[in-house]
Amino acid sequence: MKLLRCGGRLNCSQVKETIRKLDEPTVHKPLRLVVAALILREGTDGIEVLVCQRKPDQPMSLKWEFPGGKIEPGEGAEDALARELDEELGISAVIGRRVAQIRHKYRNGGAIDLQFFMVREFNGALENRIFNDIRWASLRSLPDYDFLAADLGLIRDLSEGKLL
Ligand SMILES: Nc1nc2c([nH]c(=O)n2[C@@H]2O[C@H](COP(=O)(O)OP(=O)(O)OP(=O)(O)O)[C@@H](O)[C@H]2O)c(=O)[nH]1
Repeated sequence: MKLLRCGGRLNCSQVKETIRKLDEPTVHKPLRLVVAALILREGTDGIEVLVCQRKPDQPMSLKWEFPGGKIEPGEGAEDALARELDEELGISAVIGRRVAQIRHKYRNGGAIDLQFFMVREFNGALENRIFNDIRWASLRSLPDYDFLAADLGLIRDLSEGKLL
């Protein structure tokens, strides 16, 4: 019995290639637009920034990150960040200038576009509403925290005094 005839416009090697490609699952995850804040204050050891630890039951559990989250459809970056800071920390923040933008692809295939803004002023008392822990960290001490992979370049620049 003939299973495959190599006629028409495709030759046998092209047919094999076509079949192999169809077998592979191709998952296209949309690019996630994320905003995060560098909330700054003057500490005893120079400038300090607020760092937040993810909960044990979250993906990438116990990693450190900066407060923030995804931009919702139709929302501006600054508005999204002000909303997230209110939800996560109970503060009304004055969103300052954008200091960095990073594109990162996580190993699970998800890609994020991450924008970081400075926050030097806010109203309200800081309250940890969703994190495992929050801390004021001096810029020099940032490499001691186990940060999310997408943040590592920024952490290096901040700790070396290159960004602020
Ligand atoms: N807020 C924040 N998110 C970050 C940082 N670095 C980084 O890779 N991210 C990623 O950006 C996404 C932020 O989304 P989110 O805060 O709304 O939601 P989430 O952690 O519950 O994740 P999920 O909704 O994708 O499961 C997460 O996937 C998070 O891992 C960071 O410094 N701050």
